[in-house]
Amino acid sequence: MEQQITRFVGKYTFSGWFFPEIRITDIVEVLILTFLLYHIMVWIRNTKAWMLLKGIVVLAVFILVAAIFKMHTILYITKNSVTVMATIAIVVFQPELRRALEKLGEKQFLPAMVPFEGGREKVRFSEETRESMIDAAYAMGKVKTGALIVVEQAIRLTEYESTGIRMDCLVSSQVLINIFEHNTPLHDGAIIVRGDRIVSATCYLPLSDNMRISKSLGTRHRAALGMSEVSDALIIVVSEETGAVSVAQGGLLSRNITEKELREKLSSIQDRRVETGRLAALWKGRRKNEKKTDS
Ligand SMILES: Nc1ncnc2c1ncn2[C@@H]1O[C@H](COP(=O)(O)OP(=O)(O)OP(=O)(O)O)[C@@H](O)[C@H]1O
Repeated sequence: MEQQITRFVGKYTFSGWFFPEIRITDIVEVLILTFLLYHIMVWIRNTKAWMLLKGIVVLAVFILVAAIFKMHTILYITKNSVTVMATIAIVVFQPELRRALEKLGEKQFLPAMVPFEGGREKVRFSEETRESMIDAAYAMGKVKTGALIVVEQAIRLTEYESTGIRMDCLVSSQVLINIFEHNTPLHDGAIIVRGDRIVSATCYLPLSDNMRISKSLGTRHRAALGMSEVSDALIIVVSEETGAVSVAQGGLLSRNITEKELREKLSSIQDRRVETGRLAALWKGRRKNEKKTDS
């Protein structure tokens, strides 16, 4: 009896357990994996990959049943079609994968470590430009004129610029209001603002396929959100239907914001030096203040 108790204690108490040595790199590794896993799950949730995941689960259950009942032909086919399935998934999800990689590149890891931008102007756009965009957005909102203004940041939007009509014009509220005036040649699509200048109008932006976006929102808002998903740009949307001013940034849409909130958002991207600290800000979770997409 005594021996049995000793054996039991030896088997089920700490003396029998093996604790590997935990190094600091192990903790860092766990943190990195948690971060990556979380972002992959968010990405899956917000894209068509969610459907793919559901499909994979159904398929896995089917294969499991086949394995339990030893259905050799089904198992043989499954085994031999894994590579083909993976290739098909990559082809089907090419746009999503591309966007995910673009987002990764957008994180500005290098500039955070190397001050490449030393010789460039410290301010992205002037206060006049910022105030002109604010004045124009609310003036257009008042008379329910739809507008889509893309404010470029670190990522060059050349690809989207070329879908529109090239311009080279200083930003002013009068020009902005004039561009989006109904039934004028430049009113359709988006304008791109680089620094203090409008570089292109009537641009076509990529539409977001975020499933959680409110159904009451149309393509103008979807385009703003889509653009914010593939770049670091800040996009101002004025609704033609309600006159509400919204902002899309980093895949999030803040709807019906006030003039003060818009000023804060534009001010936060005005200083180029903030870019280098953005990575740190990301970790600090500053972005949690931004409203969720379908609020
Ligand atoms: N992919 C796109 N890129 C740029 N602009 C777009 C895009 N899709 C739609 N638009 C703009 O949005 C306009 C249509 O807006 P729609 O009414 O569908 O959107 P909405 O989000 O409901 O906005 P609103 O509240 O202003 O009606 C188009 O006339 C065009 O100017």
